[in-house]
Amino acid sequence: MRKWIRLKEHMTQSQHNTPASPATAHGAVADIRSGRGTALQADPAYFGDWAGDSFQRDERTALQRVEGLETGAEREEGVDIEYRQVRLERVVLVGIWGDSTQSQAEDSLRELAALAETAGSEVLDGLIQHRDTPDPSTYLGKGKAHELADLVATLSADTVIVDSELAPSQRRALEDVVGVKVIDRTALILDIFARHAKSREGKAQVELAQLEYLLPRLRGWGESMSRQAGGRVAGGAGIGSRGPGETQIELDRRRIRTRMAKLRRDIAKMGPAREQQRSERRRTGVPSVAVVGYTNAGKSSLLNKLTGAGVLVENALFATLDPTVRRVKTSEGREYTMSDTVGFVRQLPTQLVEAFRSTLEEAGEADVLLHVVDSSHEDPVGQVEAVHEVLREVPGTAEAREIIVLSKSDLADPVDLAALRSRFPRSVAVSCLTGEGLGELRSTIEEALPHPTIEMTTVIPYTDGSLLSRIHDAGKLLEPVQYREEGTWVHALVTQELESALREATAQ
Ligand SMILES: Nc1nc2c(ncn2[C@@H]2O[C@H](COP(=O)(O)OP(=O)(O)OP(=O)(O)O)[C@@H](O)[C@H]2O)c(=O)[nH]1
Ligand SMILES: [Mg+2]
Repeated sequence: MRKWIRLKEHMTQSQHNTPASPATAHGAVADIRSGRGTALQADPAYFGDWAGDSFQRDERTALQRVEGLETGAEREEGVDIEYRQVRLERVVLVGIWGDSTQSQAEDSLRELAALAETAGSEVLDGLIQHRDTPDPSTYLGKGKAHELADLVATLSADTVIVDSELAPSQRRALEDVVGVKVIDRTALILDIFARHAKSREGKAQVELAQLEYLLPRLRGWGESMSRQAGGRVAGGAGIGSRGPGETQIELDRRRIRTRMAKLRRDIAKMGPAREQQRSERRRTGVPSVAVVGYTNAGKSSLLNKLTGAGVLVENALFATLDPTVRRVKTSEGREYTMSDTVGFVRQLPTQLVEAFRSTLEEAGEADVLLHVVDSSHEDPVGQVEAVHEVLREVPGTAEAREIIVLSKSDLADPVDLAALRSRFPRSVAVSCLTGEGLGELRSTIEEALPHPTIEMTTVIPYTDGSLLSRIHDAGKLLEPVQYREEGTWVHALVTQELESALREATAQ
């Protein structure tokens, strides 16, 4: 008989949270509509401030820190009644391993553990089973599902998280066997996104993705209900497998569709504002740098270091969901923008890929892609490939120049780091902690930015003073300016946009 493979590493410290999966369809709809994530996220372990202010962190964790809850001794001030509903989530992870190698499957499960921790769960154990295809009925084979049930009981776990997307019927069947709530990787990621989205657009996009995920799953709850009505005793059924009757489901479904249509309309309305900002940047010819990379690679830390922006840095996956754009100056005083983006992960739920396409489009417009790779990670090359795979889908990214940033060099093994540097020739190793490599990175970015190349001599009327500051920001003076009667005389290298603006201004 095939044996389980157990992950050797200890995978987590304990965290607290609310139930990650709704007990009924009703509850789920209410949760999503109230904008409440269904699992808590907290990062009490990280308090470093070297990467810049992390002012959002307090905000994000304000209602979530529950240290001392077990003893009741050290409850924080300001903790309100909501905490009474907080339940410690103790999870067991399971995955199956078919055509991949065992170590890939283990990595995937470790990543799932990190995701579960980010959602605030305590990971008790992780198991992978070798089988070619998932069992159509219970995902795991029947025997293994029963073994899992025993393990869950022994550990007093209250949730099983499966490392792939389950069909609604598989989820229910597995729940029936293990006797606790079962959620899949997709639901987990959606949950984290729901917690972390901050902007109105981000929230709307996540809600839309959650409803899209939920819609086909309402039927599952309904069927389970009729099964029970058909004489089965509810005894062994899991929490999530009961639900409202068919009529209620129809109502819910209609409500969800109406809500989704409204969200789509809202999102469509938000698009133009962003598009306008973007075309404004294009018009003024300010070059742009987009920071991309796998989740938790250190993107926000780097942005903070390079620009002094107070972007949330957290040892959690998907800490950043909303793009942040900052203005930076080169050593010569030319201006460019730098934007943070949402991190990537393998098997990103399709609903979310669609939802975040607009966010990624920001990366598609960039002149330079700063691709951050955690050089201390076990499989940095695999992460680079996963990011490239997603970027290939985003129009425009192929034209941008890419700089691979090997981050967290203070943690990496020097031998691994050297191997990575030779594997990725255009790469710079940096540490936000020690500051190593940041200077080199700055000059690499400056070299990669488009340079002003058009030489121009002109006199700018005093009424067009803003053009002069644009020359300072985006061009390069070749001689000191001269103040003449008709205006300011300049001899400079300028960009194409600037050249046409100057021609227009000086034509009249
Ligand atoms: N030791 C060390 N830790 C770092 C360094 N850079 C980032 N970190 C840590 O790595 C974790 C993730 O950093 P973030 O900057 O939030 O990563 P991110 O890529 O923006 O993550 P998401 O927004 O979640 O996708 C945090 O705990 C940081 O403190 C570094 O150079 N050295
Ligand atoms: Mg971030």
